[in-house]
Amino acid sequence: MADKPATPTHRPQWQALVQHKERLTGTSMREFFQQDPERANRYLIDGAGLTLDFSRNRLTDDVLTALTELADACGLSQRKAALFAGDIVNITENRPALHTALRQPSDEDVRVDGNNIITEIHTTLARMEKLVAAVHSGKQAGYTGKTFTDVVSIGIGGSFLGPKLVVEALKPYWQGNVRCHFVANIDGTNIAETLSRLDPETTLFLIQSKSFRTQETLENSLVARQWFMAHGGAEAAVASHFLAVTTNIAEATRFGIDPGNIFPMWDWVGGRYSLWSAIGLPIALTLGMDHFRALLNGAHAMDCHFRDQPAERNLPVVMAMLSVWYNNFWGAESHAVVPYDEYLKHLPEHLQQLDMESNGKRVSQNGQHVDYQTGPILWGGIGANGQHAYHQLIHQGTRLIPVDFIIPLQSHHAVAHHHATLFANCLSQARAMMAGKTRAEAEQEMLDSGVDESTAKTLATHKEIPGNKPSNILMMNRLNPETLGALIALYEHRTFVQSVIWDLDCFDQWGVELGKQIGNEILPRLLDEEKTGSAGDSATDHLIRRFRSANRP
Ligand SMILES: O=P(O)(O)OC[C@H]1O[C@H](O)[C@H](O)[C@@H](O)[C@@H]1O
Repeated sequence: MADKPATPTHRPQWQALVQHKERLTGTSMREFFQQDPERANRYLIDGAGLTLDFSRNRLTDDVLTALTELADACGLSQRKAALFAGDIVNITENRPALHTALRQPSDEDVRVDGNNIITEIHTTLARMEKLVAAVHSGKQAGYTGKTFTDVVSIGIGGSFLGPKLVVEALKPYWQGNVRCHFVANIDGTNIAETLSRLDPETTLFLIQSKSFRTQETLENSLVARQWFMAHGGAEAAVASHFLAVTTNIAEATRFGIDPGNIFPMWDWVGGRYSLWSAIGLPIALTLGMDHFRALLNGAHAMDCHFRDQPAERNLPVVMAMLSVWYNNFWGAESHAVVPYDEYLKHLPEHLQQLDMESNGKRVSQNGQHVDYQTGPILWGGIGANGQHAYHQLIHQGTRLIPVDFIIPLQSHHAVAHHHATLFANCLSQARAMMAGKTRAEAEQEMLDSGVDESTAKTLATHKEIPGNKPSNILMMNRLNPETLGALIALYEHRTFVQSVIWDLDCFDQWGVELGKQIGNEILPRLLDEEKTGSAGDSATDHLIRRFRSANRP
């Protein structure tokens, strides 16, 4: 029997893609469109309320087939089934990763250690619903009887980015009079600025921490409690103004949270996949529970699409495979996400954590160092703003940067012509990246506008745009709770599929821990002049001395 290939690069399917890349080098997407009038229709997938146009890629049917064959050979079907079934997919922490269960209907059955977790999930949703109704109606009020008007969500990383994205993205769906503020950073400016605008009598605090051990969150929570008490809130009132979402009930109780005010989290949900759990309380409190449930439904629709559709018609699979194609076969080092929607301005930040924390790994599942690139750098920002900044590098720089454009077909505003103009800008960028401008075209344009021949020749090299730059366009009719849920779930599954090809555990994050550990060793040296001994190296020691002398009274 032949040995199992040790790494993905040794698989024949990988080698076939190396050949495909060689064959496609020198061809252009312009030619693909000229040769195949049906290309735009064929490279279009609908699913869960989203549409992906992936026609502007260095892609042929043969390459698409070869990519799906690679996914198949890497065991995508089996890994997908294991994910949904609650098998141990986070191998270094010996846990399942069941964010998909958080959005399943109440009649489903998903077992962890023999217990059907769907029951717990829906009991928690019902508790959230009760809280939201009580806060909105004023039944649950502040210590002086005034209705809550503000929620301060204190959390960082996965306990912050997802909820913040959704709250801001769904502003047209806000219900009730509760406004949510997010405090994440240990930079005191974050909490000081937030609290300075608030009234303790009408402010509810949510401490969001899966572990209840995260330094930034705990220190900010202490400041919030001190501020609350210094501004009139009695110790006894802390119970009605502070809620927590955590797996660590003992620590939350020790902090002073009333056990009745603690909402559960589970260790089978990764932080960056947790907005669908009670970590989503800022969303539910700002948008109302119906909209929160609609968000879950949208994500569930994407889960079903991902679970059931064949690879070449599967949105997350196709997007993941295109990413692998550019990352591993064309040398792309980064990937840009550019939403043409002001409401989605926080999407790139959320996806950065999702993708880079998940696939920023260098050993395979069995602990071998990999001999191929893994997760690319994910970055981005809203269009059209980026067009006047970094798009230049995408158009004419030396690097290959695949782009995901995201745009709703309809807007929520009625500002005349703006949405059409925005859409035109998005399409123009995708077309300019794909088609570019040849040197001859650049020259002719200048000659037509009266520039003399010699100047036109000289400038043509500068004005030539290479084109053949890949992009996807993801669309939805309107950005609403369902389509946003589907969009976020799409990127979660895209991240997972990439990890399957790269043979990574995408659910742990050991690298993050080292910085935390060293930070805890440095802090006492900054605070205590008496603390002698090196922090480890002369450069760190030198800056510790500088900080101390700058902060001496
Ligand atoms: O929710 P917490 O336990 O406070 O963790 C907050 C964050 O901490 C770390 O930075 C992890 O890398 C993140 O994945 C996590 O979301």
